[in-house]
Amino acid sequence: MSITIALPSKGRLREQALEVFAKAGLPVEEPADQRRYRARIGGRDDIEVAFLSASEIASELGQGNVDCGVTGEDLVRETLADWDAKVEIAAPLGFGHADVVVAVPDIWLDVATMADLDDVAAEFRQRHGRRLRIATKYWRMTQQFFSQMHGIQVYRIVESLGATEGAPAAGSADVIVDITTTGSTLRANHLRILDDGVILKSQACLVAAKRERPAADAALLAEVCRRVREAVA
Ligand SMILES: Nc1ncnc2c1ncn2[C@@H]1O[C@H](COP(=O)(O)OP(=O)(O)OP(=O)(O)O)[C@@H](O)[C@H]1O
Ligand SMILES: O=P(O)(O)OC[C@H]1O[C@H](OP(=O)(O)OP(=O)(O)O)[C@H](O)[C@@H]1O
Repeated sequence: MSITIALPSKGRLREQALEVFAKAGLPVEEPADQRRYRARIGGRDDIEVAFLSASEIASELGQGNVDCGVTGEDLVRETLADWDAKVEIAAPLGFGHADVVVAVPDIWLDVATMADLDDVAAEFRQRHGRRLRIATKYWRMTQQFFSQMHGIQVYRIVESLGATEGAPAAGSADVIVDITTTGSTLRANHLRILDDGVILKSQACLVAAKRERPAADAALLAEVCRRVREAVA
């Protein structure tokens, strides 16, 4: 019996995930070379650790290729269609806080809410000869928030894989959906979050794959989840 835990391969998410696992009595024996992407938990030959990128962790969990992992809730909701049928959030970990938000140019003085943005979107084609463009890498969450929650149907998503906040000034989009932590990138790009424009308050979570597994592995996974939960309580 054995289970695989996926941890972020770089940055603060990696460091803080390792701290939580150590505190949970599951110390990861870090490889001498950080570019080695496999590790073990000290004293345990039944748990394997795989270091992956945060977004890859979400997709590997969704496919059931790893048993549990640490990644941002934003990435779970964005990467996986029907995410809660495939994975379970076993524990919010209290770090990696980031809000997924709708932000508009500061100079749109009369646009404070999603309802205002709906009005803008409805008139946009008449005024500008094209649909309102939203720059984002969160197209799934954007569609859910705009279309399903706010009934806004007339817009176009412009996929952005980086420097999303620069898109309105560059003229490639009108508004954005992106993550923010301190707000400084939004401010630097003269963007403002709508009053009801917070789509998700995300943080790093321990996420478990929902899939059939031998009883011993299920018990082991439950133990890991319990220990991590206790460590962050
Ligand atoms: N200020 C922040 N900026 C970016 N990500 C943050 C921030 N705070 C928390 N996070 C979390 O980290 C995640 C991004 O991590 P990372 O950049 O390692 O992911 P990745 O997209 O898998 O990596 P890569 O960009 O190398 O493909 C975010 O989706 C979010 O959950
Ligand atoms: O509100 P702030 O504190 O300014 O943080 C927000 C910024 O941080 C992230 O970028 P980062 O360069 O960290 O990662 P990314 O390349 O994955 O977008 C995010 O995409 C924002 O651009």
